[in-house]
Amino acid sequence: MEISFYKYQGTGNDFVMIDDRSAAFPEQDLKLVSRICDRKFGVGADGLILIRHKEGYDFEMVYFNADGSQSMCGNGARCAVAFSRFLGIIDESTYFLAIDGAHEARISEGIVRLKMGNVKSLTNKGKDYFVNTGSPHHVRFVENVELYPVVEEGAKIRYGKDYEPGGTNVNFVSVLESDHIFVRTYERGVEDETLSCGTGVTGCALVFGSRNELRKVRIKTLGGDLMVSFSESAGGNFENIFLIGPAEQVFEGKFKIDWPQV
Ligand SMILES: N[C@H](CCC[C@H](N)C(=O)O)C(=O)O
Repeated sequence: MEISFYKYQGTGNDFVMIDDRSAAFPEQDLKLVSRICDRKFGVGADGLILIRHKEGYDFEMVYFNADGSQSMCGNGARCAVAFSRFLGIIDESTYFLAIDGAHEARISEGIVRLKMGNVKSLTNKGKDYFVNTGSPHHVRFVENVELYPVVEEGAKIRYGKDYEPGGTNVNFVSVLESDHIFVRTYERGVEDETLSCGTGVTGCALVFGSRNELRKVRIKTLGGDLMVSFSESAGGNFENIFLIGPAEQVFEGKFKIDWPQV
């Protein structure tokens, strides 16, 4: 049996995208999900996204990390909007469902403006921070993040006692300019550094913006540039959070589903 897929990337975070409005994909088969995301034995991706029908929404995105676990994915959501536009499901604006709830988004000339869920608060973790932007994120400010041992230090925090049993994503941030940060992320469920992490840069932008009375933050990642804008209420709640950046279709293909199990 063959299944058609498209490959998308959002600032280097890459995804296998499947038009699964027929609900034919065996989503319980997490071995299959991991195999498809495997960069040697499969297509290769940070995650896999199914586009499904959902009453009351333009579509539902079902996101899987490369290890088959599920969470909210900001870059993946931006790619899901671009893919849905490509499929003709939407035009320039959309209202869709993800694991953390409903999202609005607009797409124009390949740039997606995604409304993230509201964020209740930031939590201090010693000199670091924790924030949940639809996925859990630990945030540490460091000097010269381009030289930082992201995978080694990220794995320690991700698997640390503090975050048992579910773990967390881990972001390391350096300040480039008064409104511009450089973020590198160790991603839970990929179990490696990714070239960017949408929910991660959103969390970092909220922490940095709140500390510096900003409402718009530019973010450099290894995979490209993103922007986050937001409003902060007196009680420290964050609303009107937008993650803005490109999403690109890079190729299409078919994979055979009757692979021998390794
Ligand atoms: N690895 C994350 C989900 C994907 C996050 C990232 N790819 C993004 O763009 O938000 C987690 O399991 O919490």
